Amino acid sequence: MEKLDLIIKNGNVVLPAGLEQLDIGIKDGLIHILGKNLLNESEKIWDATNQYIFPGMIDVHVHFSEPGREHWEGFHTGSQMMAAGGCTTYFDMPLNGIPSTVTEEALFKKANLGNEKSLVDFSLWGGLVPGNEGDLEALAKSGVIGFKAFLSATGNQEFESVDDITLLNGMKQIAKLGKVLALHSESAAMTDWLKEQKEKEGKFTADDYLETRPIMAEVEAVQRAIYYSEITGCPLHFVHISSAEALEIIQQAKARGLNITVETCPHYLLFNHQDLRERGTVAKCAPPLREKDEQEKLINLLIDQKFDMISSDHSPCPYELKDPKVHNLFQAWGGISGGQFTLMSIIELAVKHEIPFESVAKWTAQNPAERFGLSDRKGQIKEGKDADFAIVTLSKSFTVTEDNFYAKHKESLYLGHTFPCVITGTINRGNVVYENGRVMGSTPYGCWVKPVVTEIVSN
Ligand SMILES: NC(=O)N[C@H]1NC(=O)NC1=O
Ligand SMILES: [Zn+2]
Ligand SMILES: [Zn+2]
Repeated sequence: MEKLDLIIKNGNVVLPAGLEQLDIGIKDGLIHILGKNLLNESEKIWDATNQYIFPGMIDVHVHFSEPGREHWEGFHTGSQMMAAGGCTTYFDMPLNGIPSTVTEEALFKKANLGNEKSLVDFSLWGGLVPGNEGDLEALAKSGVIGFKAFLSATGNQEFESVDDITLLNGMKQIAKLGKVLALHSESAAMTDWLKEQKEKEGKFTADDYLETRPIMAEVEAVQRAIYYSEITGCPLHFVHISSAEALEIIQQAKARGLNITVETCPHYLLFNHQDLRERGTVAKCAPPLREKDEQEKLINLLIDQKFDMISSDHSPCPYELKDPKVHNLFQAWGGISGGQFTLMSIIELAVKHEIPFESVAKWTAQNPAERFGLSDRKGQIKEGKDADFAIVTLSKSFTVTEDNFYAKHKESLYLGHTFPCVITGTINRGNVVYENGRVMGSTPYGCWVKPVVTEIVSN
């Protein structure tokens, strides 16, 4: 019998078909064997009795802002935070760093930094912006996980939103390149115009902010993108969908056979507009947190399996940019800092609403891996796959404090929130990167992970 590097013993393993009490034998970074009462010799044994072993989370949506704005987050702190949250692969967005990831050169620069500094694995998005249509093919061939574009203003000048013609041209090319286009979908015309009205009136309260980004702005942008997908054949992924109505038209498009997936984020499920009213800028994001009735609708849609995946949209900034003494709610940076809490948030909802844990694993690992071309290696606990795990106990709770939140900046909407579970360990390709409250921060175990090569369709 072969000697193993690690055996995780007696855990409740979250498999696609449900929970099974199994031992997991790990060798050379891979899941070598799954079975009951493994008797192999092993360097290390991890007793996971009464704990749950989830596939390592794949978070398809974070902003680490490096290079150029690593004072906002960065690969080092960002990846430690993800490890503490049970995430073993994150996809870094092409914006908030300088330069944006809109050329092959910028992609390689970012990949090198990630390889030097990241504690867990990562993939990189490329951007679609006005003027980089000539860069898309090189980005695709060099291994971006997909492309991202904004239909409304991004909040930083280094990444322009797309006009409709850029979008159509980009979508046609991205379809040929066999990639997916992720879209931040809010109408630029509506949000810009409504914001200007409020600025003219000098109205900057939480309610005013919400009024500048109505559900209609999301619905209009989603609907338009769906029409464009139909014309161009471009696969779409709708990021951070915040309304039932937008989700409804996405469902209809999927039912017509369009190649579309959709995510939401835990902040739209755990919080609502009242948090913006009470707590101000830490709760500012776009699309905004909705009213409580919409939050409830979204939770029900999650329970009904209408979302394909859950991502954090971790979009942090230095405190000054959210300081209410310096910036009003309209000027403050929009983004929620909470990349550590996605898996725990969904487990909280699962416990509360009796959602099976295999659904949690599907939303946080399997579907992201399948959608973006990583399922040969990641996304499921299965022999031969990467040994990526989040080990979770339900017999303790976790209250977020500045001390146990590993992001670079500690202000967060999640401070003070109590989850009914604790991540007791995170394992990335067989390496223990987080164990009982301690991040193994000194070794950058993480690698840039590229999707399997998709065939490029020529015409
Ligand atoms: N640029 C950026 O990170 N924007 C993100 N923040 C947010 O709240 N929504 C976003 O799209
Ligand atoms: Zn966005
Ligand atoms: Zn984002």
